[in-house]
Amino acid sequence: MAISAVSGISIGTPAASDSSAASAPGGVERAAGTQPCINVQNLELTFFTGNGQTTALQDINLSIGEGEFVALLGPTGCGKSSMLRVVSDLLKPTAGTVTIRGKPPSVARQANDFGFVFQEPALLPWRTALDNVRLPLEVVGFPADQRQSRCEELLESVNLLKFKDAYPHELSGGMKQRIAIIRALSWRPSILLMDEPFSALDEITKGQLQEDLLELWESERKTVLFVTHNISEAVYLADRVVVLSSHPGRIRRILPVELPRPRAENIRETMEFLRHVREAREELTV
Ligand SMILES: Nc1ncnc2c1ncn2[C@@H]1O[C@H](COP(=O)(O)OP(=O)(O)OP(=O)(O)O)[C@@H](O)[C@H]1O
Repeated sequence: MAISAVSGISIGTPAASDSSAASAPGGVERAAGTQPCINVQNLELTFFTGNGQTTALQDINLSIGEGEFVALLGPTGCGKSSMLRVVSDLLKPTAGTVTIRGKPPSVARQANDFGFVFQEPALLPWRTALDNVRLPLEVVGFPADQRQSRCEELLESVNLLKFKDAYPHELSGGMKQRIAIIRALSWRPSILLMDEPFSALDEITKGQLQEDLLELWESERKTVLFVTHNISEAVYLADRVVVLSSHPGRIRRILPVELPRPRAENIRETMEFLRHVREAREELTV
């Protein structure tokens, strides 16, 4: 299904907190010292179809701090994508509430607060790399005299400025996904929603893009909700990993990732990293 990340244009295809950072099974948590940005309370989502009904999400309670990087980790069909769609106002919950800075998600969507990145970069083939990044700026009415410099700054940040005039068919899969990421950041939305953005890439490219993403996040400090089924990716990127179980999707555990930032590739070889991976894996395989 094509969805609109910016009103009127399709640029992607998807598809009460305490202040503790301690891990707990299924609790409402957010990182200490941060303002709440996304708040999910008692969320339930049921799909009603001709063949019956499927409860995709149940008893979801989660508070995500401003500028926090949270990974949603779980097996296929556990409701990760559905959760992104509820948060971004593309689906209405069957029960419970979702608020963005205290207001309904529709308010944030209308204010273009959400940037989306999906598994497929979905670039427009007739537009150059730069013009693909520029597209949402045109749609949201970003100041015309700043569009070129904003696009060039973003292309430079992922080492693609020299490819600004290339068309998508002239770019590799990793390059296209980099363009999709900076396109989602171009108009400076405050929340970035990412649905398995690297799952179609080879291991080396995936690692490079994860590093790029962390660098961009360090400099732009968006609130990020990142869907993945890759444990190592979740631990490497996130401040907290929300482990979901399936049928229906429930929060099994919220794991704080106590690894220093900025993180670099070699952190994956540390005992601490491996310990986090093991803990997350144990939750997934219970
Ligand atoms: N539009 C829909 N109509 C009916 N059922 C749906 C719809 N969308 C999702 N579902 C069901 O809801 C459940 C959760 O789906 P969802 O796509 O959110 O899971 P996911 O964790 O993102 O899966 P994956 O990792 O495979 O992408 C699944 O059982 C799915 O079949």
